[in-house]
Amino acid sequence: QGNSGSRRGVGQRPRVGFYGNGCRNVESIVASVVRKHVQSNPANAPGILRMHFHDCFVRGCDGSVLLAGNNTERTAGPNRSLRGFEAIEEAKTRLEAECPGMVSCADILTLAAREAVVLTGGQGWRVPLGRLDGRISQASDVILPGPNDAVDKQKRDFAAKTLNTLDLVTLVGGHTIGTAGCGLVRGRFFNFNGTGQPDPSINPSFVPLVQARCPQTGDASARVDLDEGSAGSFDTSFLSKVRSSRVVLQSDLVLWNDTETRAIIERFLGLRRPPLRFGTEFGNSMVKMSLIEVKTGSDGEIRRVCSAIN
Ligand code: HEM
Ligand SMILES: [Ca+2]
Ligand SMILES: [Ca+2]
Repeated sequence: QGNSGSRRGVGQRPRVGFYGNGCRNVESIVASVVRKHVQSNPANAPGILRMHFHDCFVRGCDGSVLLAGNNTERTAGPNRSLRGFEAIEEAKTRLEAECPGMVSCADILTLAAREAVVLTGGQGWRVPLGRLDGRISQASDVILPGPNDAVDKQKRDFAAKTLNTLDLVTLVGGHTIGTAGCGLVRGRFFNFNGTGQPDPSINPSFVPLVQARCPQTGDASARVDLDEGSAGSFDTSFLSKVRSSRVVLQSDLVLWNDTETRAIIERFLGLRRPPLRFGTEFGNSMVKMSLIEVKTGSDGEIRRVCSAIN
């Protein structure tokens, strides 16, 4: 019993197995296309994971981040460094050949994000499917948590999207892969708040490393690992780096100062009971994030290409 786009009723939630026989190979097709793109450029894995987050936090998980053109979300500051659009578009092309008009770009991006985690050594999870694609994408809607946000602000931003503090710490744990632009981080490593000194809350032994990677007058678009030495592996190493203050984003560093977020990190690292398993929690929180404000009724469509509305 397969499903087609026309059977997405108003108010129906995405569910595991949604496409059924209607598009049997949807998961394996997305997996193989993403694998190919990550093999040719490993930066696509973190790029795609972050893209899914940026999609879900702006107008819900509706593929709005994928639309190209003047003043679309893609043109907004935080999205200019997104990577992996070609992988999503190629998966869409393959799926249009296999099961035309059935699989939304929002679903493809959701599946691709899981694949990015699995390809970097993370644990997989079952992905509910059946999202529709949105028709609106505006740069002015792109209001996302920022790299200098305090913990309370991060908690509030996530709570506004139905995500609790465990989800926050877990999902930010996604910074276990990928990189940040030097232009965004180096200020705190050379001249913190006009002091002429690095941010004193950064581990002093970590400072020269980032200074070398991101020279003060060097290329602002050079990139530095979010999880130094483990930026290609989906593991708990990033959370240990938060514990030892060896991370480049201030928003990550401060997660150790708040008693609640610190306790969660300690549980992930086995330093506090009851322990939490990062692999399991990451899948759980990703499923929650992937269900933010999804479109399933007349408010969406199945795009023919992911970069443009029909
Ligand atoms: C408080 C929430 C968050 C903040 C403030 C934040 C901030 C950032 C910043 C500033 C960068 C560097 C971007 C660049 O310079 O190109 C980044 C990268 C990244 N973020 Fe986040 N992020 C947050 C949550 C998340 C979540 C929920 C995920 C996914 C589950 C995620 C996944 C990533 C990944 C994978 C990268 C690396 C991207 C790449 O290498 O291309 N982040 N984040
Ligand atoms: Ca969206
Ligand atoms: Ca890592």
